[in-house]
Amino acid sequence: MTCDDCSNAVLSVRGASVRFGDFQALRQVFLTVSPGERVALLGHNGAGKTTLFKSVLGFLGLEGGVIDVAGHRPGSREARLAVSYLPESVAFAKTLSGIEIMRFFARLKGIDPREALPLLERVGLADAGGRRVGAYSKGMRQRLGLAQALIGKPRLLLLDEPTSGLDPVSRREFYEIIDAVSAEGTAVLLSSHALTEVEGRTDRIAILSKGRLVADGPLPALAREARLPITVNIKAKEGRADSLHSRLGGVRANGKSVILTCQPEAKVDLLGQMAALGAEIDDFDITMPSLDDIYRHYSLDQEKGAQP
Ligand SMILES: Nc1ncnc2c1ncn2[C@@H]1O[C@H](COP(=O)(O)OP(=O)(O)OP(=O)(O)O)[C@@H](O)[C@H]1O
Repeated sequence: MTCDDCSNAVLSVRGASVRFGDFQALRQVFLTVSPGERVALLGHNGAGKTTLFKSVLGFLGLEGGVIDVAGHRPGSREARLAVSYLPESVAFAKTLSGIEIMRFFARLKGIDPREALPLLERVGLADAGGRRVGAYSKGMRQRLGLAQALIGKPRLLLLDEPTSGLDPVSRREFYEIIDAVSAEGTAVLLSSHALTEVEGRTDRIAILSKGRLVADGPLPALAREARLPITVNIKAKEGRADSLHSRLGGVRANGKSVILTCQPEAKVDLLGQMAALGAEIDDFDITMPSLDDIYRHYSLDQEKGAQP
């Protein structure tokens, strides 16, 4: 990937490599995130998502490549002011209240605590702000974590699997807050294991596999590029399955059906052939590649061709 739009990017990762001893955790990763953009970083366990976050935060040094956060080196004062991080397992002092936690983090960031407290309302914790965090549910702790990350209006928000362990309603509400924050111009990079969860909630998908960035683009473009086959399940009229099978090919199933697969661009031709055999067909279903198929294609299949 080139970096034509890096000048506008809040996050610009160019050829970043990270090594732990003999282990190569990131391999020449290129990634940009622009203001207001929501990018999902997907990958299996150990793919390198947290390593990339830690590199952006300046906690890890690079073996090679360059990272800029709002035009500054990770870990510099300017970069630290521009970026906020919500770790996967957020832990707060259980005896403190939500309000006390927010005051504490505001002071750490050099922000007037009074500016931070309205964020509790933004994440739906206004009524619970005076309660001990030890009595919060997992969803409430995640919301508090997000409120803490939003202190000081960061230009870049890094969220490491922010919705793991949340129920579907809490997830939806969490993403609604992310939507609102990104609409105000904050760039969001969030990691997840699930393509289905981030579909429709992010503008771009980036997939890491064994430290390599193997896909980066809007989901429809990735689906097109993957060229995964479409499956057509044709139910034959009584006694016509053999005839359909011999003329269309494919695989016989349960005595009555013929299953065909074709590339997306061959779909119209196949439908034409089926129309000519309409008298022998009782019904049919077309199944497009699922989101999980697309994710598997990039995260697993491309590994096979990768260099060790
Ligand atoms: N400090 C470290 N020393 C040695 N190896 C490490 C260190 N930190 C991470 N790794 C290794 O680097 C690889 C990437 O780890 P990382 O935590 O970035 O993965 P991840 O994609 O965030 O995984 P998960 O989804 O499980 O959180 C893993 O194989 C991990 O064991």
